Amino acid sequence: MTDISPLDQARILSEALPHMQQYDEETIVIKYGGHAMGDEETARNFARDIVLLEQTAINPVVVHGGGPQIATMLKRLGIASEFAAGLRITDAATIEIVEMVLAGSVNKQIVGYINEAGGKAVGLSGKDGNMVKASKTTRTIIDPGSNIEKAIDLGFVGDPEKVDLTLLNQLIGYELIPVLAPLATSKEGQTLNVNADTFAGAVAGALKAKRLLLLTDVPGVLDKSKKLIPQLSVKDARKLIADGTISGGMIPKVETCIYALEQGVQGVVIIDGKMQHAVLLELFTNQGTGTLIHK
Ligand SMILES: Nc1ncnc2c1ncn2[C@@H]1O[C@H](COP(=O)(O)OP(=O)(O)O)[C@@H](O)[C@H]1O
Ligand SMILES: CC(=O)N[C@@H](CCC(=O)OP(=O)(O)O)C(=O)O
Repeated sequence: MTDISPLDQARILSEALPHMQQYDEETIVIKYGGHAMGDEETARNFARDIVLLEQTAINPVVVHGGGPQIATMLKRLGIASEFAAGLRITDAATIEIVEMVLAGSVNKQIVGYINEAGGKAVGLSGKDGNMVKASKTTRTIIDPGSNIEKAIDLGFVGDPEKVDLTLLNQLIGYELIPVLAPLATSKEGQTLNVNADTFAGAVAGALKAKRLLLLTDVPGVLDKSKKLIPQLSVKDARKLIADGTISGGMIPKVETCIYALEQGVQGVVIIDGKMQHAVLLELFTNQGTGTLIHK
């Protein structure tokens, strides 16, 4: 534990009061990226932070990723995997592994840590209770050879179309902590792999969450000289995507933030999930640590 005095501990708790009051009975969606799931200590601290939110009358909803964990399992099984437009090309063999890793091992590990910390987590995917319906993702890329735009087939990859809140509202109402793996069902009943940021944005938007926190492995959005941008308007974010400053996995993250703001989520931030107690620092102190995206 810490070596701060009991009086300082009491002061710290007291200083958190206005923050706790601000979020009283509000829903906060926390996206826990696969890269943010660092060592065991950080993961346990993350779980404690989530339980602390629940304890202070906040409704946390965790959406997790697991890209690196999927990659490890696919490699072990000798299945090659490629990305296009930041999304995993997901064939029939791959979707089986994606579901096994996301809804299986990763989901249950997070549930385990939260429950160990005294919470009551319920691990689900977007397939449960018909929570998230998605349509197959269509994307185009510019073919480098011919410079002609062509459609790419991503296989079993989806974009959320509809979020049914029945199950989530029940869980939240009973002070259970939903932990969601980013899988959805298509109209035809197929399982679709959804980018976890996109999934978190859809859930946060449907819940009209007060905050959406995206936990990743960098301090936030970085500028060209790799310096943290503490606040970023939607307009400037779009510029940084267009000029290539924001690339790769940061694109769906920032697009998710823009979507969530449009859906009425009041505050969206990208923070470093590897930092100890990143969630508490962001919500219960005056020291915002990452990038706040605003209208
Ligand atoms: N402007 C930028 N600022 C910060 N990170 C960026 C930027 N552009 C690209 N990135 C990349 O985006 C990555 C985060 O996305 P991703 O790897 O998908 O994370 P996660 O697994 O948490 O979803 C960073 O590690 C970094 O390599
Ligand atoms: C379609 C697609 O790309 N799905 C992602 C789902 C997991 C994810 O998004 O995990 P992170 O948040 O850790 O990146 C994948 O298969 O890797």
